[in-house]
Amino acid sequence: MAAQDIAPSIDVHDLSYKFPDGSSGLKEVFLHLPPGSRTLLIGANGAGKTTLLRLLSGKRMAPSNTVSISGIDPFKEGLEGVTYLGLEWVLNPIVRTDIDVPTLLASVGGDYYSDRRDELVQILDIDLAWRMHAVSDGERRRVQLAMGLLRPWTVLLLDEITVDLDLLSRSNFLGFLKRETQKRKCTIVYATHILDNLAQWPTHLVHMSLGKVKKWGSMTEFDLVTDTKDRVVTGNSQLGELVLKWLQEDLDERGPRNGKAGQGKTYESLEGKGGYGNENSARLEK
Ligand SMILES: Nc1ncnc2c1ncn2[C@@H]1O[C@H](COP(=O)(O)OP(=O)(O)OP(=O)(O)O)[C@@H](O)[C@H]1O
Repeated sequence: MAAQDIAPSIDVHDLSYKFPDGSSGLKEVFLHLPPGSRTLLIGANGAGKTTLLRLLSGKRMAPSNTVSISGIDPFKEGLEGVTYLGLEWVLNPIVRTDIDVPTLLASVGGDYYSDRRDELVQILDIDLAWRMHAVSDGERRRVQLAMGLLRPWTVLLLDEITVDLDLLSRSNFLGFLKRETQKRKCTIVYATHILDNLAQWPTHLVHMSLGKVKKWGSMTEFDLVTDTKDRVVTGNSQLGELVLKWLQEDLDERGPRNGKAGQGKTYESLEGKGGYGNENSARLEK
């Protein structure tokens, strides 16, 4: 079967990663996300979600033979169709200049993919008369999402960038993504802290903590049962309760960040090392 006949699968095999400063980013991660899946990446702040998404996208180099998307290493081969939308993309200054929406959309292929452009403009409720220096944060984000999703990607790696969207816009946006996986050959991994009204969206969950994948599997494996039409029979509260339980367990396992038992610094340990309670703070008080 030709590669384009099936959606990409995402495989991670024994992936450990250290940052350039030597600190540990990921430890022994294994994952298999099947073709056409919609995965929610769940974990506390600092759990390693962005680090994993950047490695999957090829933006950071993973060790050989640890990451493959449909059998291809995204860093080595610069895979066509892998779209990573994260914070640095959001911060691109062009979307704050005095520029109009049609010009921006045309700059990313809007005229070529005119059907997708028109659908995204409608779903994200974008006013083509907006000028980007004079829109709200949420309006700007909607235009950015239209830009990022315009080309028909096959793998979408989404690092929570929907925080500025109102509830209805976010719901329409997630509905659009779900339909994409149902009508095209594509696969999504979405890191988010916002679980409102999301129980019907994912096919898989990945739970990360301290750079490790603690659990992963299909919604059914987490007892969040789906019916034959791919809908989760259990409600939003079950997903929210499961994630709250995970985060509390993670916090209990890690211990207090700045306490004696924790791994972090205490105010006492910072004293006399250019930290707190020394001449620097006295200077600030003047
Ligand atoms: N360039 C870097 N060098 C060293 N450590 C880093 C670097 N980038 C991130 N880290 C550390 O790696 C850990 C994981 O960060 P990461 O951004 O992947 O977390 P996250 O799960 O995406 O968190 P959040 O939910 O806050 O976005 C954090 O403890 C962070 O401090």
